Amino acid sequence: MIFQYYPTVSHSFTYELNKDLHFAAAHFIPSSLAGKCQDLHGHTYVVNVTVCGDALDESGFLVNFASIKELIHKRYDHTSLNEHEEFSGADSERFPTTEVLAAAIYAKVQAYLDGCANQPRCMQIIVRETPTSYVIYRPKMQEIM
Ligand SMILES: Nc1nc2c(c(=O)[nH]1)N=C([C@H](O)[C@H](O)COP(=O)(O)OP(=O)(O)OP(=O)(O)O)CN2
Ligand SMILES: [Zn+2]
Repeated sequence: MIFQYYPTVSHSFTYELNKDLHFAAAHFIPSSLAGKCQDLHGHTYVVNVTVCGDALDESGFLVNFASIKELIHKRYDHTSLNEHEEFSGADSERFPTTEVLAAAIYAKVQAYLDGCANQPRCMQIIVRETPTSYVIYRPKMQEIM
């Protein structure tokens, strides 16, 4: 069971929902500056997704917790991150680092929320790669409005 306290995000929405999930994946960082991380290895990634909004859907949900989990878990669990199109190519902004993974998860979650009539917004993604290392991704304020 995952039970952690996380940095909070400030906002003025009525509702805030948080979903924790985890998945196992392999990766390597294709840069000579990445040291031991250049070699293929694996992590159990732990992710926290924060979604906010002012309106609920016809189920009384801001968004179904299960839908958030499915989006991310289905795509990445027991996969090699480097083989996903969002992490391919020579551009360092596409290397499967914790930072880039957090941004990619944000993009997937917000694209899903954009299809919801009650218009929830993803406000924060936290990706923990190891017990001692995690990254927070927050969209710019103009993306949220
Ligand atoms: N800013 C980033 N730095 C590093 C990333 C990253 O994604 N963003 N990734 C790695 C490696 O992939 C590695 O798997 C994790 O590194 P690290 O936290 O250093 O792992 P350790 O278990 O060795 O750390 P301890 O301090 O011994 O707990 C490296 N850097
Ligand atoms: Zn790693």
